[in-house]
Amino acid sequence: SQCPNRPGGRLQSSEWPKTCPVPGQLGIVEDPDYPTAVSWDFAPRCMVGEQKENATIPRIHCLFTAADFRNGHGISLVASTTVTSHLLGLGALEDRPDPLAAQKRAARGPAYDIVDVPGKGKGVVANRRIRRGEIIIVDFPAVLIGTHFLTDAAPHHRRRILKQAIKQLPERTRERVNGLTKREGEYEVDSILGQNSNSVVLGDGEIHVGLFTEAARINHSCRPNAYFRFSEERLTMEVGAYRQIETGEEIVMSYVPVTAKHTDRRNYLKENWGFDCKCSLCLASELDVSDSEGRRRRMTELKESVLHARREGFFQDAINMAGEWLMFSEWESLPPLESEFHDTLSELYLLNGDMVNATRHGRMALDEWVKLGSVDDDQLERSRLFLRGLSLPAAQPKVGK
Ligand SMILES: C[S@@+](CC[C@H](N)C(=O)[O-])C[C@H]1O[C@@H](n2cnc3c(N)ncnc32)[C@H](O)[C@@H]1O
Repeated sequence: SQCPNRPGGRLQSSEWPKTCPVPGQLGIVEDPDYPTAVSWDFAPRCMVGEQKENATIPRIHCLFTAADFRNGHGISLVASTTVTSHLLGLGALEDRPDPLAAQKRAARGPAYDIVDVPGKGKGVVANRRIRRGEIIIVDFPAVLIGTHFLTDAAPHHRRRILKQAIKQLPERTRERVNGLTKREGEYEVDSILGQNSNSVVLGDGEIHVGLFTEAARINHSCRPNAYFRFSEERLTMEVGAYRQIETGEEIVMSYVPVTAKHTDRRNYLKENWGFDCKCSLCLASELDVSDSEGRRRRMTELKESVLHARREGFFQDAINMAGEWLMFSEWESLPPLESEFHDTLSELYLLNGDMVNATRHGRMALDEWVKLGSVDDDQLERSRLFLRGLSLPAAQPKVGK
């Protein structure tokens, strides 16, 4: 038939779900003959979400599991059929070879160990010096859940589907998920997700909750030395170093925007995560905290001023303020990714008609992107195109004020 159930072979986006309409009945569907043109490892289980008054079609959420995702790591998606089709269309579930720099990095083995950290449970600690910009962890989601599903599903349905999502994972990944930190007195599945997930954006801007079992061991700090980037096309999370990290130092990320006020950060962590932050900044003196607050305030102001000056065409002012912003961010130990900073400066110089500096920063950006060896080559390609564009007559700068 046109929509055979679980045909053999690789995952294909084909015309699904257009040619294989998802079932229309309300409630959870557990139908082993549910037609799909995609080869999943279990029959998808679907639920029709609440139909909003102005919506023409109700949202349909399904649980899909692909056990061979990333060499047997496996993934369970609890997402709308639209988002799943979108991911298949991007080829996000297909395997592609890593860039050379990423392969070299993998060959060196992990630069960290997962160990007990006083007062915080487990944590990730560097077992060698990590250089600034280096990618420390490359991780894949064990489970990805659309937030619309979380709001549409009744609590008991939600837990049932999420438990099933974990159960259907390959054994090693399932054990890693079940071994994550959890809190007493909460439903296990809620606790695992609540304590360990990261938000990522998929499809048309919908936030999804992702469980990345390795990165989930990273504790919070208001003075992070690492950050994460997520590639939708590769369904991969990368944790990179903000600055040089010494052997024995804990690798920490911020669970809150770093520019939020100190008290707001602490309240957010208490209310949303349920812990009193014991990071180095929270344990520091009042004077240190207030110095740090001042620098972060200045960084926020300068960033806004750079954007404003750029919009208004005052490119030289934007360049000067970007330099000042860099100085403050270095003082605060929150430097930007070098590649991104050079990209920005290169563009500003181009707008200002300074081709020499535009090319200089463009080259530095490209060098950094190459060194980074990110699994997502899009930015590298954009930098290459940008540099190529600089040498073409069409790249005449717009004249600023
Ligand atoms: C994503 S997990 C991090 C890894 C976790 N420590 C473990 O043992 O697997 C988040 C939990 O770690 C603990 N945690 C993370 N950062 C902390 C901090 N700055 N201060 C105190 N506890 C922290 C809290 O219990 C929090 O709910």
